[in-house]
Amino acid sequence: MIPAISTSGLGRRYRDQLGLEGVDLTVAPGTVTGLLGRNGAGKTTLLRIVAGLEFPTAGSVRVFGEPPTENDAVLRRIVFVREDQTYPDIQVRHAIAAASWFYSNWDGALAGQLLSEFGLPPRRPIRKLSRGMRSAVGLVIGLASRAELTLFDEPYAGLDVVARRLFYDRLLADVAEHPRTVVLSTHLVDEVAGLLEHLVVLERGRVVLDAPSEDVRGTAATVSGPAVAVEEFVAGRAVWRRQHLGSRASITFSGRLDADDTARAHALRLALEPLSLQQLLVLAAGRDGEEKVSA
Ligand SMILES: Nc1ncnc2c1ncn2[C@@H]1O[C@H](COP(=O)(O)OP(=O)(O)OP(=O)(O)O)[C@@H](O)[C@H]1O
Repeated sequence: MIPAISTSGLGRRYRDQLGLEGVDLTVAPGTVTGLLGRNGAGKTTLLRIVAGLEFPTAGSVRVFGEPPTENDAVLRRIVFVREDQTYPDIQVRHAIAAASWFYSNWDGALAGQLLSEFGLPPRRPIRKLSRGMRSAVGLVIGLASRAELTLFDEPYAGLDVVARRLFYDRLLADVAEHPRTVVLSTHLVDEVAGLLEHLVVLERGRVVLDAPSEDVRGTAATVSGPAVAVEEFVAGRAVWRRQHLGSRASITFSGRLDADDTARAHALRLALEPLSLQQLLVLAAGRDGEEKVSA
Protein backbone atom coordinates (compact mmCIF):
# COMPACT_ATOMS: atom_id res chain seq x y z
CA MET A 1 0.00 0.00 0.00
CA ILE A 2 1.36 3.43 -0.90
CA PRO A 3 1.78 5.55 2.25
CA ALA A 4 -0.12 8.82 2.41
CA ILE A 5 3.10 10.50 3.52
CA SER A 6 6.62 9.18 3.60
CA THR A 7 9.75 11.12 4.39
CA SER A 8 13.33 10.03 4.42
CA GLY A 9 16.12 11.97 6.09
CA LEU A 10 13.94 15.04 5.73
CA GLY A 11 15.59 18.27 6.83
CA ARG A 12 14.92 21.97 6.62
CA ARG A 13 17.56 24.44 7.59
CA TYR A 14 16.95 28.17 7.64
CA ARG A 15 19.87 30.56 7.59
CA ASP A 16 20.55 30.37 11.32
CA GLN A 17 17.78 28.02 12.42
CA LEU A 18 17.14 24.33 12.24
CA GLY A 19 13.54 23.59 11.23
CA LEU A 20 13.73 19.81 10.79
CA GLU A 21 16.48 17.22 10.84
CA GLY A 22 16.62 13.56 9.82
CA VAL A 23 12.87 13.04 9.82
CA ASP A 24 11.91 9.53 8.70
CA LEU A 25 8.16 9.11 8.83
CA THR A 26 5.53 6.95 7.24
CA VAL A 27 1.88 7.86 7.61
CA ALA A 28 -0.43 5.03 6.61
CA PRO A 29 -3.45 5.94 4.50
CA GLY A 30 -6.76 6.15 6.36
CA THR A 31 -5.26 6.99 9.75
CA VAL A 32 -5.66 9.97 12.07
CA THR A 33 -2.28 11.10 13.36
CA GLY A 34 -1.55 13.70 16.01
CA LEU A 35 1.53 15.81 15.35
CA LEU A 36 2.69 17.05 18.73
CA GLY A 37 5.57 19.01 20.12
CA ARG A 38 6.50 22.21 21.86
CA ASN A 39 6.66 25.64 20.23
CA GLY A 40 9.27 25.68 17.50
CA ALA A 41 9.55 21.88 17.38
CA GLY A 42 9.03 21.84 13.61
CA LYS A 43 5.36 20.86 13.22
CA THR A 44 4.41 23.68 10.84
CA THR A 45 7.62 23.23 8.86
CA LEU A 46 6.85 19.54 8.36
CA LEU A 47 3.25 20.20 7.33
CA ARG A 48 4.28 22.99 4.94
CA ILE A 49 6.76 20.67 3.25
CA VAL A 50 4.16 17.90 2.98
CA ALA A 51 1.69 20.41 1.52
CA GLY A 52 4.26 21.44 -1.09
CA LEU A 53 4.56 24.99 0.25
CA GLU A 54 8.18 24.69 1.20
CA PHE A 55 11.23 22.80 -0.11
CA PRO A 56 13.27 20.58 2.16
CA THR A 57 16.97 21.32 2.31
CA ALA A 58 17.78 17.63 2.88
CA GLY A 59 16.14 14.28 2.27
CA SER A 60 12.90 13.63 0.48
CA VAL A 61 9.14 13.69 0.94
CA ARG A 62 6.49 11.74 -0.94
CA VAL A 63 2.75 12.23 -0.76
CA PHE A 64 0.83 9.30 -2.19
CA GLY A 65 4.15 8.23 -3.67
CA GLU A 66 4.94 11.51 -5.43
CA PRO A 67 6.85 14.67 -4.59
CA PRO A 68 4.22 17.28 -3.65
CA THR A 69 5.94 20.49 -4.72
CA GLU A 70 4.42 22.03 -7.86
CA ASN A 71 2.55 18.78 -8.41
CA ASP A 72 -1.02 19.76 -9.16
CA ALA A 73 -2.29 16.18 -9.20
CA VAL A 74 -1.06 15.64 -5.63
CA LEU A 75 -1.96 19.11 -4.34
CA ARG A 76 -5.60 18.58 -5.33
CA ARG A 77 -5.66 15.61 -2.97
CA ILE A 78 -4.45 17.72 -0.02
CA VAL A 79 -6.23 20.28 2.09
CA PHE A 80 -4.07 22.28 4.49
CA VAL A 81 -5.84 24.28 7.18
CA ARG A 82 -3.57 26.67 9.03
CA GLU A 83 -3.91 28.65 12.19
CA ASP A 84 -2.95 31.88 10.46
CA GLN A 85 -5.07 31.24 7.38
CA THR A 86 -5.59 34.48 5.48
CA TYR A 87 -8.30 35.11 2.94
CA PRO A 88 -8.77 37.75 0.26
CA ASP A 89 -11.47 40.35 0.94
CA ILE A 90 -14.43 38.09 0.17
CA GLN A 91 -17.56 36.80 1.85
CA VAL A 92 -17.74 33.47 3.65
CA ARG A 93 -19.86 31.95 0.85
CA HIS A 94 -17.25 32.94 -1.75
CA ALA A 95 -14.45 31.19 0.16
CA ILE A 96 -16.68 28.13 0.40
CA ALA A 97 -17.52 28.28 -3.34
CA ALA A 98 -13.84 28.60 -4.29
CA ALA A 99 -13.00 25.52 -2.20
CA SER A 100 -15.90 23.59 -3.76
CA TRP A 101 -14.42 24.16 -7.23
CA PHE A 102 -10.98 22.98 -6.19
CA TYR A 103 -11.75 19.75 -4.33
CA SER A 104 -13.25 16.86 -6.24
CA ASN A 105 -14.73 15.17 -3.15
CA TRP A 106 -16.35 18.40 -1.89
CA ASP A 107 -19.62 17.86 -0.02
CA GLY A 108 -21.81 20.95 -0.33
CA ALA A 109 -24.46 19.64 2.05
CA LEU A 110 -21.85 19.04 4.75
CA ALA A 111 -20.40 22.53 4.19
CA GLY A 112 -23.89 24.06 4.59
CA GLN A 113 -24.54 22.08 7.75
CA LEU A 114 -21.19 23.05 9.27
CA LEU A 115 -21.61 26.75 8.41
CA SER A 116 -24.82 26.77 10.34
CA GLU A 117 -23.45 24.70 13.24
CA PHE A 118 -20.47 27.05 13.61
CA GLY A 119 -22.79 30.06 13.30
CA LEU A 120 -21.09 31.45 10.19
CA PRO A 121 -23.24 33.90 8.20
CA PRO A 122 -22.51 33.08 4.52
CA ARG A 123 -22.82 36.70 3.37
CA ARG A 124 -20.55 38.21 5.99
CA PRO A 125 -17.16 39.43 4.72
CA ILE A 126 -14.42 37.27 6.23
CA ARG A 127 -12.54 40.37 7.43
CA LYS A 128 -15.54 41.16 9.65
CA LEU A 129 -15.54 37.77 11.37
CA SER A 130 -14.13 37.27 14.84
CA ARG A 131 -10.85 35.35 15.12
CA GLY A 132 -12.64 32.16 16.19
CA MET A 133 -15.17 32.48 13.37
CA ARG A 134 -12.33 32.90 10.87
CA SER A 135 -10.79 29.69 12.19
CA ALA A 136 -14.17 28.00 11.79
CA VAL A 137 -14.20 28.89 8.06
CA GLY A 138 -10.96 26.91 7.72
CA LEU A 139 -12.44 23.98 9.62
CA VAL A 140 -15.52 23.92 7.38
CA ILE A 141 -13.29 23.88 4.29
CA GLY A 142 -11.00 21.27 5.83
CA LEU A 143 -13.90 18.94 6.62
CA ALA A 144 -16.16 19.50 3.60
CA SER A 145 -13.31 19.10 1.09
CA ARG A 146 -12.97 15.46 2.18
CA ALA A 147 -9.45 15.66 0.77
CA GLU A 148 -7.61 12.34 0.84
CA LEU A 149 -4.90 14.00 2.91
CA THR A 150 -6.29 16.50 5.39
CA LEU A 151 -3.71 18.56 7.28
CA PHE A 152 -4.79 20.70 10.23
CA ASP A 153 -2.09 22.90 11.74
CA GLU A 154 -3.37 24.21 15.10
CA PRO A 155 -6.53 25.11 13.24
CA TYR A 156 -8.56 26.58 16.06
CA ALA A 157 -7.07 29.91 17.12
CA GLY A 158 -9.73 31.79 19.06
CA LEU A 159 -12.28 28.97 18.91
CA ASP A 160 -14.14 28.37 22.15
CA VAL A 161 -14.32 24.96 23.73
CA VAL A 162 -17.85 24.27 22.46
CA ALA A 163 -16.81 24.98 18.86
CA ARG A 164 -13.69 22.85 19.28
CA ARG A 165 -15.81 19.99 20.61
CA LEU A 166 -18.09 20.38 17.58
CA PHE A 167 -15.05 20.19 15.30
CA TYR A 168 -13.75 17.02 16.97
CA ASP A 169 -17.20 15.37 16.84
CA ARG A 170 -17.74 16.21 13.17
CA LEU A 171 -14.23 15.15 12.24
CA LEU A 172 -14.60 11.81 14.01
CA ALA A 173 -18.02 11.11 12.46
CA ASP A 174 -17.06 12.17 8.94
CA VAL A 175 -13.77 10.31 8.87
CA ALA A 176 -15.56 7.16 10.06
CA GLU A 177 -17.99 7.47 7.17
CA HIS A 178 -15.48 8.69 4.58
CA PRO A 179 -12.09 7.34 5.61
CA ARG A 180 -9.14 9.53 4.75
CA THR A 181 -5.74 10.43 6.14
CA VAL A 182 -5.74 13.20 8.71
CA VAL A 183 -2.74 14.83 10.38
CA LEU A 184 -3.63 17.20 13.16
CA SER A 185 -0.99 19.36 14.78
CA THR A 186 -2.07 20.51 18.21
CA HIS A 187 -1.09 21.52 21.71
CA LEU A 188 -4.46 20.46 23.13
CA VAL A 189 -3.41 16.85 23.38
CA ASP A 190 -5.97 15.60 25.88
CA GLU A 191 -8.84 17.23 24.01
CA VAL A 192 -8.07 15.25 20.88
CA ALA A 193 -6.59 12.13 22.48
CA GLY A 194 -9.69 10.09 21.68
CA LEU A 195 -9.41 10.94 17.97
CA LEU A 196 -5.80 10.04 17.48
CA GLU A 197 -4.80 6.59 16.31
CA HIS A 198 -1.16 7.46 15.93
CA LEU A 199 1.19 9.94 17.58
CA VAL A 200 4.24 11.67 16.22
CA VAL A 201 6.13 13.91 18.60
CA LEU A 202 8.77 16.34 17.35
CA GLU A 203 11.42 17.91 19.52
CA ARG A 204 13.87 20.44 18.12
CA GLY A 205 13.18 19.29 14.57
CA ARG A 206 13.57 15.57 15.26
CA VAL A 207 11.05 12.78 15.74
CA VAL A 208 11.24 11.58 19.34
CA LEU A 209 8.13 9.42 19.33
CA ASP A 210 6.31 7.70 16.47
CA ALA A 211 3.84 5.12 17.78
CA PRO A 212 0.21 4.04 17.89
CA SER A 213 -1.52 6.02 20.62
CA GLU A 214 -2.70 2.77 22.24
CA ASP A 215 0.94 1.86 22.84
CA VAL A 216 1.61 5.18 24.56
CA ARG A 217 -1.52 5.47 26.69
CA GLY A 218 -1.18 4.01 30.14
CA THR A 219 2.61 3.76 30.07
CA ALA A 220 2.98 5.78 33.27
CA ALA A 221 0.95 6.41 36.38
CA THR A 222 0.96 8.41 39.59
CA VAL A 223 0.44 6.78 42.95
CA SER A 224 -0.39 8.90 46.00
CA GLY A 225 -1.00 8.30 49.68
CA PRO A 226 0.97 7.78 52.89
CA ALA A 227 4.66 8.13 51.98
CA VAL A 228 5.75 4.79 53.41
CA ALA A 229 3.11 2.85 51.47
CA VAL A 230 3.75 4.83 48.27
CA GLU A 231 7.48 4.13 48.47
CA GLU A 232 6.74 0.46 49.08
CA PHE A 233 4.45 0.41 46.04
CA VAL A 234 7.01 1.92 43.64
CA ALA A 235 9.96 -0.14 44.87
CA GLY A 236 11.74 -1.58 41.83
CA ARG A 237 9.91 0.68 39.36
CA ALA A 238 11.38 3.45 37.19
CA VAL A 239 10.44 6.61 39.07
CA TRP A 240 9.95 9.75 37.02
CA ARG A 241 8.93 12.24 39.65
CA ARG A 242 8.74 12.21 43.41
CA GLN A 243 6.82 14.74 45.49
CA HIS A 244 6.63 14.61 49.27
CA LEU A 245 4.31 16.73 51.36
CA GLY A 246 4.57 16.01 55.08
CA SER A 247 3.81 12.35 55.64
CA ARG A 248 2.27 11.95 52.19
CA ALA A 249 3.87 11.32 48.83
CA SER A 250 2.93 11.32 45.19
CA ILE A 251 5.20 9.43 42.83
CA THR A 252 5.00 9.12 39.06
CA PHE A 253 6.53 6.02 37.57
CA SER A 254 6.70 4.41 34.15
CA GLY A 255 5.31 1.01 33.33
CA ARG A 256 1.90 -0.44 32.62
CA LEU A 257 -0.47 -1.38 35.39
CA ASP A 258 -2.09 -4.77 35.68
CA ALA A 259 -4.93 -6.06 37.85
CA ASP A 260 -2.47 -7.08 40.61
CA ASP A 261 -1.12 -3.53 40.81
CA THR A 262 -4.62 -2.13 41.13
CA ALA A 263 -5.49 -4.64 43.85
CA ARG A 264 -2.26 -3.88 45.69
CA ALA A 265 -2.83 -0.13 45.55
CA HIS A 266 -6.34 -0.71 46.85
CA ALA A 267 -5.09 -2.87 49.71
CA LEU A 268 -2.51 -0.22 50.67
CA ARG A 269 -5.25 2.48 50.39
CA LEU A 270 -3.34 4.32 47.69
CA ALA A 271 -4.76 6.38 44.83
CA LEU A 272 -3.48 5.13 41.49
CA GLU A 273 -4.03 7.21 38.35
CA PRO A 274 -2.68 6.61 34.85
CA LEU A 275 -1.13 9.73 33.30
CA SER A 276 -3.08 11.39 30.52
CA LEU A 277 -1.37 11.69 27.15
CA GLN A 278 -0.69 15.37 27.75
CA GLN A 279 0.82 14.71 31.18
CA LEU A 280 3.00 12.00 29.67
CA LEU A 281 4.31 14.27 26.94
CA VAL A 282 4.91 17.19 29.28
CA LEU A 283 6.81 14.98 31.64
CA ALA A 284 8.81 13.38 28.84
CA ALA A 285 9.67 16.81 27.39
CA GLY A 286 10.92 17.99 30.78
CA ARG A 287 13.23 15.04 31.21
CA ASP A 288 15.90 16.48 28.91
CA GLY A 289 17.73 13.56 27.47
CA GLU A 290 16.71 11.09 30.15
CA GLU A 291 14.62 8.09 29.22
CA LYS A 292 11.94 9.25 26.72
CA VAL A 293 8.37 8.02 26.59
CA SER A 294 8.84 4.66 24.99
CA ALA A 295 6.11 2.71 23.29
N1 LIG B 1 10.87 31.11 7.60
C1 LIG B 1 11.66 30.80 8.62
N2 LIG B 1 12.85 31.40 8.79
C2 LIG B 1 13.67 31.08 9.83
N3 LIG B 1 13.37 30.15 10.75
C3 LIG B 1 12.19 29.52 10.64
C4 LIG B 1 11.28 29.81 9.58
N4 LIG B 1 10.18 29.01 9.72
C5 LIG B 1 10.42 28.28 10.85
N5 LIG B 1 11.62 28.59 11.38
C6 LIG B 1 12.22 27.97 12.59
O1 LIG B 1 12.09 26.56 12.51
C7 LIG B 1 11.78 26.02 13.77
C8 LIG B 1 10.49 25.21 13.66
O2 LIG B 1 9.40 26.10 13.49
P1 LIG B 1 7.91 25.59 13.28
O3 LIG B 1 7.06 26.79 12.95
O4 LIG B 1 7.90 24.48 12.32
O5 LIG B 1 7.53 25.03 14.75
P2 LIG B 1 6.13 24.54 15.34
O6 LIG B 1 6.39 23.21 15.95
O7 LIG B 1 5.08 24.61 14.29
O8 LIG B 1 5.88 25.60 16.49
P3 LIG B 1 4.49 26.20 17.10
O9 LIG B 1 3.91 25.12 17.98
O10 LIG B 1 4.98 27.36 17.91
O11 LIG B 1 3.61 26.60 15.97
C9 LIG B 1 11.70 27.18 14.75
O12 LIG B 1 12.93 27.30 15.40
C10 LIG B 1 11.46 28.38 13.85
O13 LIG B 1 12.03 29.56 14.40
